[in-house]
Amino acid sequence: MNDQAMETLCHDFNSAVTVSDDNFKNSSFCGISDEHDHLKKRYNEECELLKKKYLDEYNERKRLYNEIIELKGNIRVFCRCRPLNSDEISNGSTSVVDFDSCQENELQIMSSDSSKKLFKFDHIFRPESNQEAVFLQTIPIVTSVLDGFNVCIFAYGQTGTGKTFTMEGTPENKGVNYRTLEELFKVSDVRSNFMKYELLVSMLEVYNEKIRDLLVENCNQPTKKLEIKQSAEGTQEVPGLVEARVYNTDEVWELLKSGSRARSVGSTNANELSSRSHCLVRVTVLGENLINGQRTRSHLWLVDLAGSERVGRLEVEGERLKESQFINKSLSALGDVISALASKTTHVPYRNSKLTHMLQSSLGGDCKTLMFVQISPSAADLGETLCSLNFATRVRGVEHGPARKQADVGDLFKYKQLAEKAKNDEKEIKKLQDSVQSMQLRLSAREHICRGLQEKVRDLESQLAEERKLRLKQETKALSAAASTQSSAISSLGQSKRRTTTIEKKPPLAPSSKLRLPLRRISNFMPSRSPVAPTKTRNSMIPLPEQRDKENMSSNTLMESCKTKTLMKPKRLSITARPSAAKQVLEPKRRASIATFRPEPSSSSMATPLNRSNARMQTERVGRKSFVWDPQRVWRTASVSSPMSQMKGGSSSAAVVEQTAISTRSSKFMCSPPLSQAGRSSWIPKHPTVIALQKKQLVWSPLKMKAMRNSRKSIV
Ligand SMILES: Nc1ncnc2c1ncn2[C@@H]1O[C@H](COP(=O)(O)OP(=O)(O)OP(=O)(O)O)[C@@H](O)[C@H]1O
Repeated sequence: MNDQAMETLCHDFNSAVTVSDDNFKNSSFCGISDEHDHLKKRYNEECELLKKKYLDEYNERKRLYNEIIELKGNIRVFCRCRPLNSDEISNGSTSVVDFDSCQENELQIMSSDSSKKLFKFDHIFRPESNQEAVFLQTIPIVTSVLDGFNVCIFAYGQTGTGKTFTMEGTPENKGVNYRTLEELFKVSDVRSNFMKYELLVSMLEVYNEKIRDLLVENCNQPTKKLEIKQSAEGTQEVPGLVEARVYNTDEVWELLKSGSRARSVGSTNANELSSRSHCLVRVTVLGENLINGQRTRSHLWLVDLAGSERVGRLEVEGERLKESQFINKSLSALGDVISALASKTTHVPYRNSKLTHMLQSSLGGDCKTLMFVQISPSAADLGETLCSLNFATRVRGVEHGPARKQADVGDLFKYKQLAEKAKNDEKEIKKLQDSVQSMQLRLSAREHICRGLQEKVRDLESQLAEERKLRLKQETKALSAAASTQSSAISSLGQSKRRTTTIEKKPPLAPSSKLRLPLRRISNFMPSRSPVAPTKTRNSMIPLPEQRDKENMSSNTLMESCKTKTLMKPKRLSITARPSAAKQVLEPKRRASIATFRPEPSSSSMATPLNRSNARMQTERVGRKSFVWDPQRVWRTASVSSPMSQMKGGSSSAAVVEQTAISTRSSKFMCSPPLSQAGRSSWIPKHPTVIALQKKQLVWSPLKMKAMRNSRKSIV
């Protein structure tokens, strides 16, 4: 009785009581107190009894109801009793099983002492039950595998009780194995519109705690050793086990026949062809829902266990004894597992035997299990029968959790791996993005610095340009001043003609001379002190006649080269004026450097400010002069007449013009004239040479500094 039924019952009871009370109040006995009290008391007592009766009934029904719920668990136990065989009938054996005096799912065993034992199972198959009737009860469980559930059906019992008959059957009475696959094909055909199934069949035996593949083609060859491995998904797998894809029932029958032929059988006194091993058929069902794409991968185990007979009773020895010991050991392990599952202990000893280890995921947990307990009706097997029934009762007491559909873990595992990979990739991408961001930041910082530096460069360039402009202005000023002095110098030339002017050719510097600094641009600023110490004395600057010849020779050679290469380049003359031979010792030599410019443009194509200045100066046809500084701060006129023919012809002139070959490195100055042009030691310029007469120092150059130093030394 459920709660609702009980509530209804109580409601009826209360209403009945209420009605009784009203009747009592309206009764004719009202007013007769003694009798009234007596009746009331009796009435209350009756009510209490009734209440108690109803409550007891309610509690009993509730208990039964809960028991029925338990029976609807995931472990079912079917009991099948074989008929008495011809030997037993001939021996006059009677059946100890009473089916008539008990309910449909109850089994009563009569002991020799006339005591009765009642066993309850989910279904009881009488000896006359045929294979079809048995399988009919099995179908709901079997087809669960197509819904994605793991299913295990195993037959347990004493040897010769019909385990193999139930599972394998005979060609005329096919057993559960064949019928199961037949049913699976039928159902998969029915569901073919929305489900696609693949059926794979494996067949193996556990013989003496060794796993043997029964579907290996040549069974005569030594079979490879198979081991149970736990897969990544937590299920038990046997790597290397043959999985035969089956498409129809004919294939299945052939496969099962070949497998059972390979099975280890032996003869015992209980069974002529006794199975000496546990035979396991595994049907793997791969399902795919064509509507939602959901995939399932489930297993159906069909197990024909070896006989659970006692060793002593069978009177076996040798190999048979060893086989029986292994069989009993593994069945004992199965019993331990069942006990552990029934008592809900934390540790279930699945690994105590190969059998339990292999069936781990199909005995406990979220699978559907069906056990056939096979019994013999013979009184001679009573003890074994009771043992089997007790074991079956324990199995039935095991409480499983709800069965769970098995998704295709292979796919799930793949998806899981992909998800993990995607996660890792995401992390990697994030790392790379971070590094790119930091690099971008660094780049922008460097760009900022670069921009700052570029701005600085621009500022400096503008400063430089301004400075150049200023210098050019100063140079122009200086040159104009020099030009003004030229006129005065020319006027004083007549006077200086009276004096003997000796023009000495200044010895040309060797082109490779390192002592002479390159000419710098004329500047009003004091040049920095040259790092090269002046080694030349005044005397060295005035060469001896022999030396002079030599130097002139080298000068001439230089001129020759200049003729061909730098004919049109500016040339420079250094002119030293000596007032008189007598005063030569006392008075410093006056010297003038004269540079003339040709109108042709410089060969240098570089548009440097210096070149531009040159070009401007060439256009203006302005000469350039250098002067010797008088230590007494008296600027004496170094008179050099132009044209040079006058200088040459005027041997009486005191002025000595030193012709110096200026390094061709300086484009501002013209090199010494070509030898061929002169054809002699002295050079006569084509263009008029300007004599620089200047009292005020305007322009500084390293040459001037040197000249100044030299003049000082000569004075000293
Ligand atoms: N329900 C049944 N109806 C008719 N014959 C049966 C039935 N059960 C068993 N038998 C017969 O009993 C004999 C023994 O059966 P079976 O070999 O299946 O027993 P078993 O339990 O598998 O024994 P073992 O454990 O030694 O292998 C067979 O000849 C079989 O045909």
